Amino acid sequence: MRSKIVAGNWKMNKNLGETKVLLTELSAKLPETQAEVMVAPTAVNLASAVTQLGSSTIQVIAQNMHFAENGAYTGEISADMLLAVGVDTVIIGHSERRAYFGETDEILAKKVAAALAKNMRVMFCFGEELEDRRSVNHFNVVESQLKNALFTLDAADWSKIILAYEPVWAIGTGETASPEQAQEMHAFIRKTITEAYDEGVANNVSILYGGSVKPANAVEIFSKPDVDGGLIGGASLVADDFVAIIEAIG
Ligand SMILES: O=C[C@H](O)COP(=O)(O)O
Repeated sequence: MRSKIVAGNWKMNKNLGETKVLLTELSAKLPETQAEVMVAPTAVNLASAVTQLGSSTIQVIAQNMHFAENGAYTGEISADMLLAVGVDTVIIGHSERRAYFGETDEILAKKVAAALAKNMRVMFCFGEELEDRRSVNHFNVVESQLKNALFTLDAADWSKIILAYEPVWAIGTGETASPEQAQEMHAFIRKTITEAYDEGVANNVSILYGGSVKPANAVEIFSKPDVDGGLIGGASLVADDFVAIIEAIG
């Protein structure tokens, strides 16, 4: 049975003090929910967030990691370093990493393999750009992103994978995919995984939607049968908004 998940990706926002304030607010207001709740502060604040949250049900996850075990990779962070501060889930493949840091499908496949080798959970992000949606079959783009980074995994590895479909044109733009567009793509993703593996793998993987999810649209998006939650950017930086989105999933 797949989990419902609401995750906040704080991106390069919130310094140490601001992180503490937001976590305090979130902890105080956290509603009862069936969903796993996750937050991804910036890397320098991960250790402090884990310590602050203690035994809270809010999970702290990382925004990125390198594929190498260790070595001369200035500025990078390894899986072991994340695990050492109590972080065992990592976002890989966010469109901002692809666009601004040159992360290709090949690099992402290596990152996914490195995280799984350490028994970490991976929240794998993918999604088409606006030109893809306008000019070519955007379903093919999404299929090839999945295939190139994930379809060499063993079926058993999929218990550690969370998918986050994020149409790039909807990220931070205020423009969101309609609930019907999200459902159509999520159903396509599940069908593609069924064809590559089987129904068991496809039905057990959580597929989150990301891209301008707000309190005002969350209920409708989350009501779709193949949408298992959301990866939230801007709205996760405001405690009341993030809490309202968690409430929307029930
Ligand atoms: O990781 C989160 C996504 O990029 C969505 O960001 P957004 O909610 O600000 O559009």
